[in-house]
Amino acid sequence: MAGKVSVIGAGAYGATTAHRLAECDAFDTVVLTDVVEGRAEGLALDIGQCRPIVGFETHVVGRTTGRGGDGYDVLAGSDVVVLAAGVPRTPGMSRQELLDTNAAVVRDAAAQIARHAAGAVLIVVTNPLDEMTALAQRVTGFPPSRVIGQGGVLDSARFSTFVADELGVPVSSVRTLTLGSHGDAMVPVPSRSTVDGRPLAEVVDADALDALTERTRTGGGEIVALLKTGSAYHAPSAAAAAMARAIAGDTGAVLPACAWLTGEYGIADVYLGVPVELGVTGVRRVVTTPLAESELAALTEAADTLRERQARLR
Ligand SMILES: NC(=O)c1ccc[n+]([C@@H]2O[C@H](COP(=O)([O-])OP(=O)(O)OC[C@H]3O[C@@H](n4cnc5c(N)ncnc54)[C@H](O)[C@@H]3O)[C@@H](O)[C@H]2O)c1
Repeated sequence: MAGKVSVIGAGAYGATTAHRLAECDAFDTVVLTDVVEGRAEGLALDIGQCRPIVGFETHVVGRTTGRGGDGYDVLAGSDVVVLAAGVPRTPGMSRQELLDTNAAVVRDAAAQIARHAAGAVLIVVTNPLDEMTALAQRVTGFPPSRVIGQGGVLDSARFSTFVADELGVPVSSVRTLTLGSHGDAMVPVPSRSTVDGRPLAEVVDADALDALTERTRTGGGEIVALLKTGSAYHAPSAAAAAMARAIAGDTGAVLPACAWLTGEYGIADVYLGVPVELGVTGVRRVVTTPLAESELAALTEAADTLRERQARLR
């Protein structure tokens, strides 16, 4: 695998993602950008200086970008762009405040991505995720298959971790799935979740299962409340890096992600968390998996909520 991946936003999420992508030696070049003068350049130097210690060759480039567009030419030739610019949620911040602030950032960055990296696959991570992914697709004008949000890989990882910890089994024994939104309309899917191949409902009782799914839904908030400033970035960056690698390597990995639906699950015209097969063109296809009736109903309800929220951003 070779090529170029660019990460916009050198905050906690973006810088950690760039670091992971550099260390895996899967790309020739990792670019990191930020609006704060010098931040991206400084972090790129720091990440690059890990090379002799950790043993990787990726070329790491940092660039300060201005809102007027200066510096964005560094994105040229990117195979994958990760959009991680924008503020994280803080305790007490309303959903609307987060949305208003980050929509302006995403509009600005997406216009620059369209201009300088018109052939890239775009992975959006900025919150509120589902709306920011829909907005980035509209502003770039990219085909929806080339604009994907990162939510489900992280949410499923949290679900798997909680199940493994509850049962005292290795995380490698656990397979879980979450669909819907990366947020309040998340739909954990116990019917497609297993421990050593056994359905989750057979190995935990109903109360424990409810507690596990509820903790998964609120997993991001649990960390925000503990940190007090900022939000999670270790597991989130692992998730974005896994998606970038699947895309650049054209692996066909099936991962849950925020993708555009055109009738799958009986749902259309909305960005929603579903399993997708990833390759160099972005989403090769949305993967449909059998769901329990209640899970499908919850997914349909989540789609209705998100469709309305995404339409409001027009
Ligand atoms: N999708 C997910 O699973 C998930 C998980 C965690 C965090 N997030 C989201 O990711 C985003 C970033 O989080 P973080 O922890 O890195 O925040 P952070 O505050 O540490 O970093 C944000 C960075 O964005 C930069 N920035 C702001 N406007 C910019 C612009 N126009 N162009 C380029 N850079 C710009 C800031 O200077 C800062 O360096 C937040 O919206 C957060 O909610 C998403």
